[in-house]
Amino acid sequence: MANDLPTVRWGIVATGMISSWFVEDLLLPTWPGKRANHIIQSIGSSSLEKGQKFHEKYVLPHLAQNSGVDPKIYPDYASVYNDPDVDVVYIGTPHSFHKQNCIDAISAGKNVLCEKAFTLTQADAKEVTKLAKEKGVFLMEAMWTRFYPLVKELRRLLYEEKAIGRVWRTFADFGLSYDVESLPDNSRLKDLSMGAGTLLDIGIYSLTWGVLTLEENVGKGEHPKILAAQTLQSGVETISSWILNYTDTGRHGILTSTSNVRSANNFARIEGSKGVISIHGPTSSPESFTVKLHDEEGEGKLYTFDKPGRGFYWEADAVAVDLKEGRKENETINWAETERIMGIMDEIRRQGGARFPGDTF
Ligand SMILES: NC(=O)C1=CN([C@@H]2O[C@H](COP(=O)(O)OP(=O)(O)OC[C@H]3O[C@@H](n4cnc5c(N)ncnc54)[C@H](OP(=O)(O)O)[C@@H]3O)[C@@H](O)[C@H]2O)C=CC1
Ligand SMILES: O=C1OC[C@@H](O)[C@H](O)[C@H]1O
Repeated sequence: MANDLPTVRWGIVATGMISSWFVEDLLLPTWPGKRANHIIQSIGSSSLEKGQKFHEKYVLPHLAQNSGVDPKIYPDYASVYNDPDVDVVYIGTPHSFHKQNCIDAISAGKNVLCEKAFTLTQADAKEVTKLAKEKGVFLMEAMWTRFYPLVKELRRLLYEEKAIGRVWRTFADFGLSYDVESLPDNSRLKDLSMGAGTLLDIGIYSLTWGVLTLEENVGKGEHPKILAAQTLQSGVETISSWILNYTDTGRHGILTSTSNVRSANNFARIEGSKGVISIHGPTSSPESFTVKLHDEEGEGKLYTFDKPGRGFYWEADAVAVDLKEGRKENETINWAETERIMGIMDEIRRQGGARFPGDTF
């Protein structure tokens, strides 16, 4: 690479949808605020044939963008963990496998970026972070939305400029429309042993918007009380609704997710004493928001953010910079924050009734 940016060599674990999205983004020529170079060094899959197909479709056409490196393809995940040329492992398996995949990668001494939801429960998350601490490796949950420049600007407006005055309430929704009962039994969206249900899959984004907009110092101040309800269809949770109740500031987050109804484009609304901010979807990857003050005429001011591809490169850049600077945790989503988010989702399920095999509550 003809630049001075740090370069990171990735080992990709699993060749499903999210791994393809991640790799496609990392092999884009550039993106706004690019801070690192990324090389797909190896790919691990449950079968060599699947790994080869993934390689042919997502890497081979972009070898020049991969610094000319033709990745190794392995018929298992362990070979990725043991590949000495891999700097960091990206885990793109369904939620229920994250814990074991992380444990295996960390035990082999590898740094890890693991997809959301990080694990099925807070207790599992704590086991993984404890091991990372013992082994002295970098570990981060891939909650990519937190790394969007849009989020930084939104939080600057809310808590530095105080653009809408005193923040009181956030409404945020993530709805997709699919019939869970008609999915194959082995779908990760239907199989409870894989953490099926909307909360860990997409509700986690509504929750993220709640904490990012209602907490001036995310994760470092008051922890909200939770009030939750859920709908189950054939045992799988298809609607989650919960309130984050911050008793010190009086703020409320009214947050929802569902697989029965697609969310509106204006998926989030943050209300303050002087105005309202509407964020325009999709919930996981928005490109704009509007600030509308109560005492101004018109539609308000639109803020737009350029985003080639999907926007996974920003979290990947953050990993590269942390690795270069020797950090083991990322400040945007550190281990305590991942554990806290898992704990809130435990509590929502405890109150709402959604259960996974092995739950102890
Ligand atoms: N950040 C984001 O925007 C997104 C994040 N995600 C997260 O990524 C994870 C994976 O989701 P997604 O890519 O949609 O899932 P897919 O079903 O598309 O892919 C999962 C992959 O995991 C591997 N795998 C290992 N064991 C199993 C198993 N028993 N059943 C199914 N797959 C298995 C397979 O890869 P192989 O055969 O190659 O080993 C499979 O292709 C989830 O945790 C999800 O929350 C998902 C979508 C978007
Ligand atoms: O993380 C996600 O975001 C986008 C959704 O389509 C997907 O189901 C989910 O896993």
